[in-house]
Amino acid sequence: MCGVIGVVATSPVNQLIYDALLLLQHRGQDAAGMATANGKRFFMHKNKGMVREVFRTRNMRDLLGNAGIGHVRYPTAGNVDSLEEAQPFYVNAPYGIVLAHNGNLTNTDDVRDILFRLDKRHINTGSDSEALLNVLAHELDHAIKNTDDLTPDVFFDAMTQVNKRVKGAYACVGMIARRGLFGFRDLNGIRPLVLGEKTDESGAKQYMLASESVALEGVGFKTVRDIAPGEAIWIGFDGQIKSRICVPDGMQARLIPCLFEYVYFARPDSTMDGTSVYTARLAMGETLADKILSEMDIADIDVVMPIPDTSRPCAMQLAMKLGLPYREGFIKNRYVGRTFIMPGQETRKKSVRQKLTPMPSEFKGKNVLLVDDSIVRGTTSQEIVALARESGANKVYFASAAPAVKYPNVYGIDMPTRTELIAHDKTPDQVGQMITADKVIYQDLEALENAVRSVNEGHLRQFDASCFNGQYITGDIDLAYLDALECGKNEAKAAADLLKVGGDDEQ
Ligand SMILES: O=P(O)(O)OC[C@H]1O[C@H](OP(=O)(O)OP(=O)(O)O)[C@H](O)[C@@H]1O
Ligand SMILES: NC(=O)CC[C@H](N)C(=O)O
Ligand SMILES: [Mg+2]
Repeated sequence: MCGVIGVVATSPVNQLIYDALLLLQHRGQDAAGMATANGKRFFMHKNKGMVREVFRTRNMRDLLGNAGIGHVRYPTAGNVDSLEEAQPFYVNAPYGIVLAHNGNLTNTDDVRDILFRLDKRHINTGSDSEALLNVLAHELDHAIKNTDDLTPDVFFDAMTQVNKRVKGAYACVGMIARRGLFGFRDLNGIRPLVLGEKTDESGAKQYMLASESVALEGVGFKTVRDIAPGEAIWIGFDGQIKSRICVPDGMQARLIPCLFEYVYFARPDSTMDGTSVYTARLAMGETLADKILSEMDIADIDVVMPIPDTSRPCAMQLAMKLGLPYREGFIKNRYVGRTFIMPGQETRKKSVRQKLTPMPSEFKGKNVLLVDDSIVRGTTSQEIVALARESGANKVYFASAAPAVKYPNVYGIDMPTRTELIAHDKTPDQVGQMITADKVIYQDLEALENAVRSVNEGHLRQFDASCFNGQYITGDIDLAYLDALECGKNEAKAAADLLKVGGDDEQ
């Protein structure tokens, strides 16, 4: 997952974007970038690393202007370790456009092919986001052919064509030189995008777009609304704000957001598509407690423990519902980031132990129920169960707020090849054996969906739950696609292994 920010303000935006990106750091730890606009020019800086490492004072000084976009990257396409694929991306025509993308296109190969053969555009990176930007540039070029200038309506016409040509997940922000800032969300609204505003001292409105509401509110903006599926929004540098749902003929826009955002990705203090992530996680704890009650005798559990960070609200509510003591058995090292989104299995494995340290007094002789939000590769759960046992636990039960992850995610989460997903061909008991737990209990998909729906009755109906049920809502993913994807990933891994000089990490 990545995080995006876009802002049109009445004073310099570099520090504002930096602060907002820090609030989105949990969505991407591999690279960060910012592009600002000042009069006639864009200024851009991007690099590998976290926000604090990428932007030094000297870089910040060069990012001039009252409008800009920002990005934190968690790669899903192209080379994970490439600086060239850090975002934003830039094209110089028409006008000059910069773009930052959260999500993943599912027809990138076709898009590239058409871009080259018909549009005569070459993409020199493996990035789906750069391909998306070039489709937009081409369609914009086409749309302005018969007009004098770029108006919001011309931009929206181009966006309708973009929505026809690209498939998959995309929540984007961008700027067109000397004209304005824009944002758009794919026809299913798989990835989030929210609009905020703030009035300056003189009464002038300033606007901000962000992946999550926490990034707006954390820098003093007020959340206005979510961008709708298929909607494109235009915030002109002249202060004009306009939007349109850009649905091509024969297609439809409907809200089907990614369920995993609520399980793991988003920060708990964000509200996405009208639904508080924190409240959704509490509700997940309630329904998971019901599942535990139906599967085991809770008299056999002495204590409930979260696996910090993400599972905390869920575990807390679960313990309350079961009337069991809630204890912090693992202390999190605050200087280690999220392990799931780190590249390389060796790094992830090592980082789990660096990140979480057991408190032996909480484990000795006890039957513990460990609660995590999800088990994906099983990296965390395997290490955690071992740590619990090393610390003297008697029995170790493991509950997951998400159902078993059995299928790859193709919409912006690097959920890997099927064979790397610990549950892809296993029953919960077999997963239990793999992670050496006495029992593993997974939430049912229906219960998870109902838990998220219960937060804002009637608002969210359907979810992208493809990693749990294998149903890909864009309708273009079949077994052959997944096989080809895995083949590509394996080849990329083999190439990266070959390039390694004495390193021990997979990329
Ligand atoms: O089965 P796995 O492949 O290990 O993936 C699942 C784990 O990874 C995530 O934690 P992470 O450390 O990324 O972040 P957190 O601190 O937000 O929980 C998630 O919360 C699970 O704990
Ligand atoms: N996780 C994401 O949103 C990734 C964005 C884009 N597909 C990339 O690889 O850079
Ligand atoms: Mg975790």
